[in-house]
Parts: sequence; structure tokens; C-alpha cells
Amino acid sequence: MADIEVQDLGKTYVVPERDGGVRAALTSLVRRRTRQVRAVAGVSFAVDRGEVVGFLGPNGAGKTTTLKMLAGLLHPTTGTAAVLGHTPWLRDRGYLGRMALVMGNRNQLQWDIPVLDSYRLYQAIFRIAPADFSRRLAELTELLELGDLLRKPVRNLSLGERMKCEIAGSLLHYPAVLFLDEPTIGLDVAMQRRIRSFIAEYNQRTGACVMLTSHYMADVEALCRRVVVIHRGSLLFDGELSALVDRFAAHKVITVALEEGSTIGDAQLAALVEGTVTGRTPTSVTVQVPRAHTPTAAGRLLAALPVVDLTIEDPPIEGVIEEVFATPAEEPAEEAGRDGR
Ligand SMILES: Nc1ncnc2c1ncn2[C@@H]1O[C@H](COP(=O)(O)OP(=O)(O)OP(=O)(O)O)[C@@H](O)[C@H]1O
Repeated sequence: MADIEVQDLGKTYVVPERDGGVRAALTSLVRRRTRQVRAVAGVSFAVDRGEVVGFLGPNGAGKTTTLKMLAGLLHPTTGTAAVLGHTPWLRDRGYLGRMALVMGNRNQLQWDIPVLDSYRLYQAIFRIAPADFSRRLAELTELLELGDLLRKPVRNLSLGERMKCEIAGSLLHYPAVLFLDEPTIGLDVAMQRRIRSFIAEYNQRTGACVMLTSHYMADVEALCRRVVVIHRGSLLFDGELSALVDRFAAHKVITVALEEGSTIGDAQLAALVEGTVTGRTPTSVTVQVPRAHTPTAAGRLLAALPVVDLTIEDPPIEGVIEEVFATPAEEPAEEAGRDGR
């Protein structure tokens, strides 16, 4: 059985609406106008034990809303979900003690007290036995290099230090399901890398399943073989990251290196391949060509030029994701089926 099973999950927020000005403010006291915002429009997917799944979508796609429902913070408007066999929004102790939600842009630790004091509070809340608490704390301190940070009040920590402490605190009860919403947001590249490798390590050590949202494709490429993509609240793709590239990348990138002293002009290149030049050095050229045209283009370049090396690559994942999001959300339902599994 999957650890996370989601069926037609939807959430519509009802938000009060009024025009600006005193008159509108007074009118709204007696006649409230509301508007419905459909944040999640009925999504279905499943995540197996031990999987790390990237949950992707542009701003406002409905990722955080979905994770909040799965973490039991929001009631859905439609659909069902079972996480570790529990209905999340019933918030039973058995569930809350086995999952964690980490939001990169929210503080969960107490601001004015040392990190360790917040951790002791978590120890009491989750009823962690003293021996387990000490062992886990030592392990997390080592893995995330927390050292002295534990004795400092949260307000004195840098963003990266705080994030490490937030993550460690969320894992003290050893959750079997981990929802990570932008855990590396705003961090420098080195800190992003450390947090990434920590998530991978935690997943391997404990077999926990992880759902991760991130706008940094490096996180997704490093951690997730599978991605679930939502757009305007609807599921757009569910499958392997490589299948996403195959399906949505309209181009490939060919780079040819030429023999020393030889060059190729724009007109000659245009006559050989149908594509856009994206890079040039005195002895090499990089051209983006439509996918279907790639074998012909490569063949022509090899035949016509003094080529010493030729590589064909997929475009950077960022570019592919942009192309995915450019696709209308109203794709046929079967397009959202899981590929490659
Ligand atoms: N509490 C709320 N009340 C009303 N509308 C909301 C609320 N929270 C989110 N929304 C709306 O629901 C939609 C989905 O928001 P959500 O935060 O789930 O998206 P997201 O994919 O996490 O975006 P981002 O990448 O920007 O964090 C957006 O249109 C947002 O404005």
C-alpha cells in the first residue's frame, strides 16, 4: 500500500471581497461579498514508502494548499486522502506523531528562546523518550553540523542556520512522512547543497517518504526521480523527471567543436540546420534544434564540417519546466496518468 494516497482532492477558498474606500467598508459590514478561489481542483496521486517526489508548479499552482491538506492543517472541499492510513485533517495523534511539515518561509521554532529549549518542547509534545531524544539529537547535530547553534536564540541565527535548526526540530520525532515546502528558499548554494544531501540521507536511513516543493531545479534533480506537476490546481504530469523532459522539451541542444583554425558562419549553419544558435566560441558552436530534427541536424553537421567533437543534450531542466507551465492547464485527464511506473 502507498504511504500517501490522494483521490480527487480539491480546495476552494472563500475570500471576502470589497472595493476600496470608507463607503465600501461600511457597506461590507451589512452586506458581505465573497469570491471563491479554486486553489486545488481535484488532484489524484499516490506516493510509495521510501519515495522522494518533487511537487512542482508555478506560483499559485496549489502546491502549498495540497501539502497543508496532507499535513492536516486544512480541510479539503472535495476528495479524500490517506497518509500512512490516516485521514490527515482528522488530526489524530497517531498521525501527527508520524509526519512533519517544514515550510521554508515560516518559523516553527520559538523566536526568543534557545533552539534546544524548543526541541525540548517538541520532546514533550511528541513524548520522545529521553534516550531516543539524546540519540536523535546527536545524530541530527552531526549530520546538519548544528554545534553551537542549539544554544542560541532563534532570532540570532542566520537564515541558513535557522533552516537547519527548523529541519532538525521537525525530524526529532522521526516522521515516516515528510512534507517539505521550499526548504532551501533564500539559502546560499553551499547551504542548499548541505540541506539536499541531508534530506537524501534521512530518506535512505529511515525509509521515510518525502514530498518536496522547490523552485530550485537543482534540488529536484538531486533528490527526485519522480515529479508531480500541478498547474492552476490541476495535475499536469506525474512520472519520472526524465519522462517529463521527453514529453515537454521541444528542443535538444547540439554542440559541435571544430578542428583548430576552422570556423562556421551563420549563413552556412542556417543552411545545414533549422535551429537557434545559443553559444559560440572561435572553434565551437551550440545550436538549439527542434527535437524531431536532431538526428538529421547532427548528421548534416558531421558530414559538412571538420568536427572533432559533437554532443547532443537535453535543454536545462529550468527551461523544460517553463515549457511545461506554458502548456494550458486544461489538458485531457489521461495526460495526468503516471508515466514510467
Ligand atoms: N488562505 C487563502 N485564502 C484565499 N486564497 C488562498 C489562500 N491560500 C492560497 N490561496 C490562493 O490559492 C491559490 C494556490 O495557492 P498556493 O499557496 O497553494 O500555491 P503554491 O503553488 O504553493 O504557490 P507558491 O509557489 O507561490 O508558494 C493561489 O491563487 C492563492 O492566491
